[in-house]
Amino acid sequence: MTLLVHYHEIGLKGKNRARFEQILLQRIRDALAGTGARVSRLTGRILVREVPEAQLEEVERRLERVFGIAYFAVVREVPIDFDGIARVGLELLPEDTTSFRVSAKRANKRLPFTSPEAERAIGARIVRATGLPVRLKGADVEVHVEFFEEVAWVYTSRTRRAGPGGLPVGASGKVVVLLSGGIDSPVAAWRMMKRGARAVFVHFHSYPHTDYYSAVKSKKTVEVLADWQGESKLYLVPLAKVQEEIFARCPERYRTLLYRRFMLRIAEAIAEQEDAKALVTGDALGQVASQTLENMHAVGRAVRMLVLRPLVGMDKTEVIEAAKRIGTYEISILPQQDCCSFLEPKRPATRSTPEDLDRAEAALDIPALVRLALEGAEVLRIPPSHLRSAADGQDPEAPAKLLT
Ligand SMILES: Nc1ncnc2c1ncn2[C@@H]1O[C@H](COP(=O)(O)OP(=O)(O)OP(=O)(O)O)[C@@H](O)[C@H]1O
Repeated sequence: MTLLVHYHEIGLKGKNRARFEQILLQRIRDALAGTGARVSRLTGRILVREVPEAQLEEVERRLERVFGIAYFAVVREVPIDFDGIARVGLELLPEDTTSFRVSAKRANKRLPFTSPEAERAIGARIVRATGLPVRLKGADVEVHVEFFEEVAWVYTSRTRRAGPGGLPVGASGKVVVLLSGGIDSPVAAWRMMKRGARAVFVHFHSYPHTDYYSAVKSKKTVEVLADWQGESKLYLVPLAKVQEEIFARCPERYRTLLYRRFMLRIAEAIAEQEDAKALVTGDALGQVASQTLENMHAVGRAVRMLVLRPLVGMDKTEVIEAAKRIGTYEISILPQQDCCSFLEPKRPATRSTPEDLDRAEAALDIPALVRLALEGAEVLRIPPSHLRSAADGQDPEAPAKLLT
């Protein structure tokens, strides 16, 4: 079977466009690895050929998760001949069709007819055979005909499926995402991935002060996100020592904010190693005490790198909806002991300044603590689900084993 993949070309010009197409082609090839499908580029489209029928559902499931794809459909290849095209259109029309229209596009502009002429000629043949009414606006079924060099591709609106849109992962460089195990940060990661950024994940745990389950959850979350961006890297970083020092040497009310500052600093060091250009968090304005404008600013000043907060203007209900669509919600709501709950201050500061936090952490050897955390980090490479069982040397339960 053959599928025709469409992407939005708006805003893609010159060199950018060729790069976008190349990255998208590669992302589709990676996503369809092992299905037997062959992927090639046409003018303004991507063609997926030789999809075994038994694999169609799986191929469609994977294409729905490739950023950059606007929509796709199983198509029938027909020689350029109106009678033949109309016959295929008829075969493809579902039995319960109440009205239809033909929509034609020509990639080959040398054809001896215009798109409206083709639409009328094919439409008239379908009307003659079925008696169905044509509705140019609000048709029950649209018969799409796309003319290429020697052939036409035919499909209907009923079998067209939406892709996630956006830009293919890799088109916008790399970011480091601070992944907490909560609902928000996976959604923040997904939004960055949708804009073409490859996400490298960092999770902080307080083991042995809390259990290791938050790390297991973060791994399970990355497994879901790997289906959207391909193989993903997850750093599991111990924060316990940093927290002990903050507990012993810093004022209680700033504790959570100082934990956050260290998370950003450690993530920044990882970003430098990874050649990532920004840090991403799941902060939303006003959600918890640490997420006031003042506190976000005071925490963010600990690093020089750009800190992006793609959810900052979203409501919790919108984030929950998004998490459900992405597939991370069910994992995020599993109970866990968050590292920030370790010795949480009774009355946390809601309006701190960068100077308050600088003073609060003055007694700490910051570079040494960052180094120590980095030395204790474990790095996991998490393939998408279809490659997981075949992954070399991967033990999917590795973090779970650490629990025992
Ligand atoms: N243990 C952690 N490991 C990595 N990042 C973290 C951790 N805890 C918090 N963060 C980062 O800080 C952000 C704010 O965390 P916080 O727990 O205050 O808010 P939240 O709204 O509950 O976010 P989330 O739902 O992502 O946990 C998170 O979205 C995440 O980016």
